[in-house]
Amino acid sequence: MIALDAVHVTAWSPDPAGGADRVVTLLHPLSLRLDEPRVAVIGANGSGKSTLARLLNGLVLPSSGRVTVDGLDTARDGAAVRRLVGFVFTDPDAQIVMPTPVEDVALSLRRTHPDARERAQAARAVLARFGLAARADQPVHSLSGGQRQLLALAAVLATEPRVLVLDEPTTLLDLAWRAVVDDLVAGLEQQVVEVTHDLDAAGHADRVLVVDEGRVVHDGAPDEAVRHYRTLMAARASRVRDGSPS
Ligand SMILES: Nc1ncnc2c1ncn2[C@@H]1O[C@H](COP(=O)(O)OP(=O)(O)OP(=O)(O)O)[C@@H](O)[C@H]1O
Repeated sequence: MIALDAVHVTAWSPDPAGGADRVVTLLHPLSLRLDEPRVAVIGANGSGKSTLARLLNGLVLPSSGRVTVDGLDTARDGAAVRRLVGFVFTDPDAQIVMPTPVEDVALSLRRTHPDARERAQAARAVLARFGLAARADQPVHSLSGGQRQLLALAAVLATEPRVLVLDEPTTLLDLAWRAVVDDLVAGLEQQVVEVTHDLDAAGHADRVLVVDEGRVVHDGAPDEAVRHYRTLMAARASRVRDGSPS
């Protein structure tokens, strides 16, 4: 169970007018329990979705309040939380650190497989499960964007996290790769929290959070949440067209 209790996230930001840095709110105080198998988070650019996602594995820590996953506090038990909660970024290049797929997955397995030979074997087995066996020893930069996102997912799932948080995992992919990644995620046994601009993908979730200007403004079943989001975005588009502040 993921629990956010009175979580407030602020950051220091430069004053556009050139004055002293000021404190800005990224997420207004928020309490949530997330225990559905599939939770989607949708919202405008800059609304706070990534901040919310990053709170769940301690990449962002609350300025006040508490985030816990299965009772572990992201601020106090950071390493244990990161073992429990895998995180996949939009851009796989932000995540892949080794020159070849087999080395990258092996890096994820260093804690569970201390022996280097066994680790490499286990990494190859993971890559085979993700259809990347033939690419195991090729330079990562020779893989397509879709293959790199699959590799990023494989490296995270190799550690068998209990929860997977995905921050727009298909935004950079073509429709075919989107379908591959969506199907793969749909088949996972893990609890999945996915930030997405893909309203079809959000439509398959058990619960959808709509984030706007640092607040969860709607929380419910997909159809109603998507309708709420479309109304919000239509109003914002009109304001942009009229030249008023969005
Ligand atoms: N560390 C930080 N310091 C200052 N401002 C930040 C920081 N992190 C995020 N922000 C700002 O907070 C707001 C919310 O950012 P966030 O990345 O959570 O939005 P998002 O909904 O994920 O956006 P997108 O869909 O564009 O990825 C944005 O205006 C962003 O510029």
